[in-house]
Amino acid sequence: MKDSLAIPALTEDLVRVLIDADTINRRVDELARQISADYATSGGNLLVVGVLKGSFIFTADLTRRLSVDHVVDFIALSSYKGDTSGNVRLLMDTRENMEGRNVLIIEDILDSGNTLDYLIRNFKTRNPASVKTAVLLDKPDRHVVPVEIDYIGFTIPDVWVVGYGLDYAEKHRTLPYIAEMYPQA
Ligand SMILES: O=P(O)(O)OC[C@H]1O[C@H](OP(=O)(O)OP(=O)(O)O)[C@H](O)[C@@H]1O
Ligand code: HPA
Ligand SMILES: [Mg+2]
Repeated sequence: MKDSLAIPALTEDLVRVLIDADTINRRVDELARQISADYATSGGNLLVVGVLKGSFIFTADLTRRLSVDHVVDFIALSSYKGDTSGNVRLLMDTRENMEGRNVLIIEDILDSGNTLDYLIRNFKTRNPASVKTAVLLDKPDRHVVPVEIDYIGFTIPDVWVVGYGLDYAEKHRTLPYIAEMYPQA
């Protein structure tokens, strides 16, 4: 039988592995420990909101390592890439009510900042006790909107990355590592 955990080889559209699966796992462990310690002293009632689709793997891995009580929910957004207006489309809202709860947004990547800026503003109108953010990857060279991030996994250069939830035209989301793509024509 094929080993479902084998690490897939790079395809010809990928330049290199930027962050391997072990390094991601170790960092997710560290983030989960830090987040658990912080929320253990902040009144409980933690609502974790993963942002679909990109954060589905990071959200699953991180929440399974949290040692504090929490509820998991999702929101689905789509940002208009290549559109400098910063428009973000809400495709599916959360099921949970945020009123009085400590909300932690889980994102795969902070690029222009438009998605997280939209989400933080939107969530703050719902009367939560607090809104914090955890982002696996940060691309500081690309920010156009300042966004405050509470937990960052890795800082990366200005290259298009795929894998561990991130895609290019829906490709490569389920790679276990983060890879750099060749720029597309
Ligand atoms: O900082 P920004 O420039 O807003 O970019 C980051 C966002 O863009 C990607 O999502 P996308 O809207 O492509 O949808 P997806 O998560 O379904 O892939 C990524 O998953 C982040 O959510
Ligand atoms: O580098 C990226 N990869 C995948 N999705 C993204 N959304 C913004 N930046 C990226
Ligand atoms: Mg996304």
